Amino acid sequence: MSRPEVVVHRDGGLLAAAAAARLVTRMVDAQAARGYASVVLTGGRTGAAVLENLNRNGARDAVDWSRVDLYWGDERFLPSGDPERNETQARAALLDHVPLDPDRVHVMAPSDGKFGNDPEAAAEAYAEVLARAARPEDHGDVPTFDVCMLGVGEEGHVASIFPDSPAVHEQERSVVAVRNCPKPPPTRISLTLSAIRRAQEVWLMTTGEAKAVSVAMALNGAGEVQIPAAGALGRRTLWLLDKAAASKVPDLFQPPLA
Ligand SMILES: O=C1O[C@H](COP(=O)(O)O)[C@@H](O)[C@H](O)[C@H]1O
Repeated sequence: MSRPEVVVHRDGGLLAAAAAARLVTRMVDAQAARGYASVVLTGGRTGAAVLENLNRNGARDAVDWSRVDLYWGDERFLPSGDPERNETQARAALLDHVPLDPDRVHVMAPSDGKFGNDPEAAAEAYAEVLARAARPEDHGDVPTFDVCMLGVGEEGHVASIFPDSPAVHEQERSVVAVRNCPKPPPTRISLTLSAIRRAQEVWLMTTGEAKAVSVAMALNGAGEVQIPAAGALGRRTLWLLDKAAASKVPDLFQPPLA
């Protein structure tokens, strides 16, 4: 794991466009190197904007979508097709528009799915999905994701790992059910920080002044219990920010004004 890198874009629109372009390149490179790409999607506004942007970008056809494995960092435990589900939003933004192999789209179960209204069973089943997808070279029960995209909440949550919650203290499991979430809906399923750390690259993507304090704290040595985003580290960790979200980060490299 290396020191997080920070990239600041002028605004959220440019951030989404640049992250979409970055994602195409990363997937194409992974497919060239080992035949497939493995990506963890995030919910939230920035995640949706990146996927929408990718859908509009002609470069999306450089990806062989039939050889992409998709996972989710977290899911809101709601009925299938609910507009608040991260899956529903990702499908509308991109997934319904590209020729994915449905068997490689690994959704977290909805609350009206085969586990019924039992988020613990759904979380356990998702951990099994990850374990089955892991290859010997992954040395564990979670695949090595090429990219794990994450949004960042105002209080520093990533996926559905909230400050000082059971999920942030979880040490064993790769996926957990989250109850009594401070942000609605209250019941969710989430990867844990240990699963997120299996990624080659973790991209923390966020915009707006409301995120600035948490971003600055995460980059300034806060602990993951207080600011879970601080514990979201890949072999490479990238913070993709707009100017407002980066506005309280000390010592950022600022290019000289032209
Ligand atoms: O509820 C959630 O929120 C976070 C952050 O969302 P944003 O709209 O503030 O970008 C997101 O990362 C997470 O996946 C989602 O379930």
